[in-house]
Amino acid sequence: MTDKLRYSCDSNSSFASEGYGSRMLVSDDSVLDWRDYFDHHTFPLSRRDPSCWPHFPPNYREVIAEYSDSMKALAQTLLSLVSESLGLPSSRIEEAVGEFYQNITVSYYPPCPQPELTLGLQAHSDMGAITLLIQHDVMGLQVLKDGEWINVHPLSDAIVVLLADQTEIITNGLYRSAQHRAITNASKARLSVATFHDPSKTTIISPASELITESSPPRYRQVTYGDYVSSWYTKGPEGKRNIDGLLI
Ligand SMILES: O=C(O)CCC(=O)C(=O)O
Ligand SMILES: [Fe+2]
Repeated sequence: MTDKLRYSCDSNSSFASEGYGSRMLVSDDSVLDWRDYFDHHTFPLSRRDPSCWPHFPPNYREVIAEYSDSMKALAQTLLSLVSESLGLPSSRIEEAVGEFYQNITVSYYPPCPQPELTLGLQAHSDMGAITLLIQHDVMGLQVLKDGEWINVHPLSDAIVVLLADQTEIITNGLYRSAQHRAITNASKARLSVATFHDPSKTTIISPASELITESSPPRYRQVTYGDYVSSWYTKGPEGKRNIDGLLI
């Protein structure tokens, strides 16, 4: 507990801040998630301050820094493949996102005596561009497909790729952000590590002009990413309500 307080998030901040936390939303009437988390700010390097991260196990800070670098490279590769698949220059989506703001969130879901009463994490789509997630061997992640929640079974050495809302906007809906949630488990604790890649708060995101034609008009209004994040934190996740609010 002492160490959790030592590295705790700034509870006065209305945005996700670095360190330990146990709720996703700040307003008092919000539904609470059955989850504790630790958030690391890892990119740009000016935000990376390993002294804010736990000092144990002894190589923890080096492992996080190395993992952050590898996930950034993987996110770049995946976004370039998405660009190419749409006939765009490979750097197109990454350029639209701009310099990555990367956060690594380690989530811990304790066993929940009555799993039917709550969720580990409410249904949402991630706000940024792309999320890379690893989970240990307890099932909990579900994605919504054709109106049904599908279990994403943990596979050792697998990285789950979740496209997020800004990629949906940039691709004008040709790629959709994944709606997902985490359920709880009555007897076992679960761990996951999500690495988010987001635009800066001042970046303006809009559908790529190359994808707009008379027969395929823009489907989303342009948005400043910081405004998108503020609206997400004000309204709460509730599935894809935030991106649906930008639909033309
Ligand atoms: O724990 C998980 O599997 C999901 C985590 C997640 O979706 C998030 O942190 O945004
Ligand atoms: Fe998520």
